[in-house]
Amino acid sequence: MSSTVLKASDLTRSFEGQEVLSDVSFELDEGSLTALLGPNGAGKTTLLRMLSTLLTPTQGWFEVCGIPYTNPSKIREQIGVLPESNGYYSGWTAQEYLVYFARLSGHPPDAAKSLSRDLLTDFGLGDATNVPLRAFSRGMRQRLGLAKTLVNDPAVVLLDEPTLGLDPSGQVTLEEYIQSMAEDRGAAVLLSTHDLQEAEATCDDILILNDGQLVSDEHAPTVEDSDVERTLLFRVPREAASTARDVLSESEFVEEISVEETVQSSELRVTIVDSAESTDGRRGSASNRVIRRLVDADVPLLNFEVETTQLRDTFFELTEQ
Ligand SMILES: Nc1ncnc2c1ncn2[C@@H]1O[C@H](COP(=O)(O)OP(=O)(O)OP(=O)(O)O)[C@@H](O)[C@H]1O
Repeated sequence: MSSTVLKASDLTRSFEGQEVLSDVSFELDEGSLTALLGPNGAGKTTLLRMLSTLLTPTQGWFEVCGIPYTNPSKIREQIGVLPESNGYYSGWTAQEYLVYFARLSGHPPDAAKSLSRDLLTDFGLGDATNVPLRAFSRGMRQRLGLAKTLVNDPAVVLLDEPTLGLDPSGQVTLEEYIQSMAEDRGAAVLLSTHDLQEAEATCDDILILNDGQLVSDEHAPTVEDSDVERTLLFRVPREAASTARDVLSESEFVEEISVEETVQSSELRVTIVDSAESTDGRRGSASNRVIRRLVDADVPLLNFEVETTQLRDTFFELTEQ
């Protein structure tokens, strides 16, 4: 049985007398991946900054691995954080960057070097070890940012909109790395995102904040043990449409495909059936597997959208949008 590594109770935060987060209570288990959703200004970043010990609660409390929030330096030893805007020294190499943070977290020089080499390999950056960060794409930077969160082997990882601004292929790749942080390393990952498809496709649990209050800490509203039908829309260059159709028709999740030609591109409307049984109990992951097939077949994805999700309906209902 997995143990609870983060407990938050009645967390409340005010700025200049104005409450922006009210009585937020939840728990995160080891090895879990939880989405933190909410409209702009709902309080997601404020919550993450509190859990990162950058802000103190006005009321309420939280603990990480039994360490109370009143001991921030000990909590920092147990958490990894990727903020929304992560700073990078553009002249540094990826290796120098990770060694710096590994040394900061207490590793001696040789251990820091070997840890950073391992992490760069794990996050698909093994070939970029000595490349200066100014030459990194956004996707590479975000993977490096994920690697950085792990230098202290944290129990809890806090990620603020890590996939923002990535192309569809970069997004799916990053989501896979995020999933492996929970599944393979056992970290409890809290992922703030505006992308409902991402939350549904990658996360075990969903927290929805609205106006500073938690409106849902239930499991994702996709039905865990029955089939869920979704429609995915892919826009690809016209010359790639037939490859895309062939690749998709081989997927066990795909029920129906239709293709519409426009002047410059083709739009594929793909109905998939996502069954918890066929995806090892990970709800929603069928859509990511379908996208992964296209990415692996080198089909350029100009755009990708999910036309229908149950989470979308629930989100709009709960946040009264
Ligand atoms: N330092 C601060 N001083 C005053 N108000 C603040 C401060 N930080 C956040 N707020 C306010 O708190 C509320 C919640 O902001 P927060 O950034 O946590 O929301 P969010 O859910 O992360 O939004 P977004 O999705 O737009 O990033 C907003 O009304 C914001 O203006």
